[in-house]
Amino acid sequence: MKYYSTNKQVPEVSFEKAIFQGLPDDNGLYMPKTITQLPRAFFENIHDMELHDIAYEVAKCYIEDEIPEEELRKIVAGTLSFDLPLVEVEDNVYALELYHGPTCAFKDVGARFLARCLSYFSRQSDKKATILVATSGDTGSAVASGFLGMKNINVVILYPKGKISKIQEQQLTTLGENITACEVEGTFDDCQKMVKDAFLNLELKEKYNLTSANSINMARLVPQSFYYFWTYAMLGGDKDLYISVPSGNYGNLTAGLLAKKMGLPIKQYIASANANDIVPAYLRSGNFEPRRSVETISNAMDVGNPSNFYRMNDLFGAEVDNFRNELKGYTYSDEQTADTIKQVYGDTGYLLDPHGAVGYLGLKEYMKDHDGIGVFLETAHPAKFLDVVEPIIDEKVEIPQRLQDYIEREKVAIEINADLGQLESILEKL
Ligand SMILES: Cc1ncc(COP(=O)(O)O)c(C=O)c1O
Ligand SMILES: N[C@@H](CCOP(=O)(O)O)C(=O)O
Repeated sequence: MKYYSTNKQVPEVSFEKAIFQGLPDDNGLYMPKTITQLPRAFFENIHDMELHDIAYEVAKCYIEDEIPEEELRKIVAGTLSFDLPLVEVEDNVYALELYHGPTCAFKDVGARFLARCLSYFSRQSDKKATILVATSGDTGSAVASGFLGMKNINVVILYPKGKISKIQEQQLTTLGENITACEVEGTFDDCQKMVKDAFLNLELKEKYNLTSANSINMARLVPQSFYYFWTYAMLGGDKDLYISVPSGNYGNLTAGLLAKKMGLPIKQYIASANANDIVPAYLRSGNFEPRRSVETISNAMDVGNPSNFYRMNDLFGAEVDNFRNELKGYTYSDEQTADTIKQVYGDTGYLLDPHGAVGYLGLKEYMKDHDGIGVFLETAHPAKFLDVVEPIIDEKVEIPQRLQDYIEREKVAIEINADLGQLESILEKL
């Protein structure tokens, strides 16, 4: 499969090149040249298929013969070594729980798939690479866990100081080995800009052999689209299916939209946002206006300049009316998010995390006027946000052992300003 840049100023590249390059040199984002339509028989049989077989068929459309079948099946099986359960919260309202992986957030699937693909392609090489990643909380921990101890790979994580939860911070600052955490004076957008600036500095990119593990990288989006096929396999059929995606950088939603383009019969996608509502605001006004992010209780979605907007632009065509035909978008305050966590817990016993709560709200809003089956993505375990969730429900939240393990460890992070020069001096010392 060939990949083009959304800015169309650089040549098309293979899947391998696209995932090693991360960001194309013209500051666009890679997109598959053709989006393969899966045959009707696939969708007829999907309800009887195993998750690994579905995921393999989907991944093959993006990778084609660059990875042989046996190896790709191993990559998929190694990635998806935990469940993606669908839990009925209310009649016709389901949570797709994406937090059963090692770091308790949906990013585990993307990070593990990327790590395995990079490792497959570099198995014959001794060349060192540096994974540079910006995080508002969850990508960083998933990437740290997915790449920990990998030969010839250094991981450098940039996170906004004081703007992620305590457990998230422990998850990305306590592993040591080949993982370096940088606590940046600024917002997630400052961190993401530093990553992009580093990639656009060709000397720096070459010298440290930089690769991205953010959703900039196509090998993050391909596995995230498995979620949507899996949902359809379990729930799709006669009734219309709606999926609400709590969104920040819009990688997860873009993966869903790609799945729909491949033929997946999802009736409606809903972009559910916190106060950083750049895309819902675009749907309302027709103007895409990135702005400085504000802090919310769904901190991992505090993104003011969502990078995947340009991929959605390419999928829909740049007209806002095309977006409006494909996507609904809603935005919620912290107060609404907190009230929802409390109310749903009280009424059903189901504990939402703040991001899932935003997704739930968007789904319920859409379903006021639409009959069918609704799914919201539960993107992180509520225990990752103890300081937010416990006071809302006025109860202790049980912490899974794999999160508990991080709590006692010592934090090691390098404090820096949002300055490329300071980042370069860290890269130099690795
Ligand atoms: C828990 C959680 N929910 C939702 C999101 C938003 O996902 P995306 O950036 O793909 O829109 C993130 C961060 O990416 C997250 O960590
Ligand atoms: N919410 C993310 C922000 C980065 O998003 P990505 O999907 O582009 O990696 C986080 O938790 O770090």
